[in-house]
Amino acid sequence: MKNMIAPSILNADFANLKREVEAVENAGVDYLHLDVMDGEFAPSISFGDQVISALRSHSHLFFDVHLMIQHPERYISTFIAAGADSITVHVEGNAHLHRLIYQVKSANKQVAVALNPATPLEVIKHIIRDVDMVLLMSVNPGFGGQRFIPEVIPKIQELRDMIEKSHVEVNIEVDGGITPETAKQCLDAGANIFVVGSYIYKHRNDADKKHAIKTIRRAINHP
Ligand SMILES: O=C(CO)[C@@H](O)[C@H](O)COP(=O)(O)O
Ligand SMILES: [Fe+2]
Repeated sequence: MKNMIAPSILNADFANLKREVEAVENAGVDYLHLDVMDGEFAPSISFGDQVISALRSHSHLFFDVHLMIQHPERYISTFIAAGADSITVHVEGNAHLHRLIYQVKSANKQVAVALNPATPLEVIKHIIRDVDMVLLMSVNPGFGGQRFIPEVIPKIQELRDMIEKSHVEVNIEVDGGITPETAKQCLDAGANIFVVGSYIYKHRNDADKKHAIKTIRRAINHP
């Protein structure tokens, strides 16, 4: 499966979001990772559908929307209308995960499930054939710039095994604390989509952002 970088705008300059997205799009990435947090499921509030909708008209990137909210079922259609190409819902606290997955699929959008660092893979065993991607959190939800939790590495390997045994094609996205070093470790374990926030957006200068993307790309394309 294709290896991809998905810049997360969580640590971007929110006063210049249009330009911040252009900077990574011009650097040749395919995905844009949009972290929606409600201050309940995750301990901070980020942005919602209006921001995504405003960016949609300025970007051709694949919008990978990561919902860290309570009651995601109430907002699926809102985020699809705002321009999401893929919706990721957390398994934690979702009693009707299967229904939620099919809510997204029935709108012909890609669907993913996310697991926090402490959540075991067991919970997705019976829906692995229904999703396009599994997002493994390598930090606890809430903030950019946190430190990578290395216990996710064996979890990625375990997930890759589960996917292979199920004979399906499912992307593994890893999210949190990604640098060239941790990206390479995750790649070797079986991940193929890499969310990268602060490693790119800690730079204010576009050339430096482009260089950061190039460095990650080199780490994931050269074994
Ligand atoms: O979902 C989240 C945080 O909850 C992530 O998408 C982070 O925003 C990634 O940022 P870095 O850890 O790469 O700075
Ligand atoms: Fe995220």
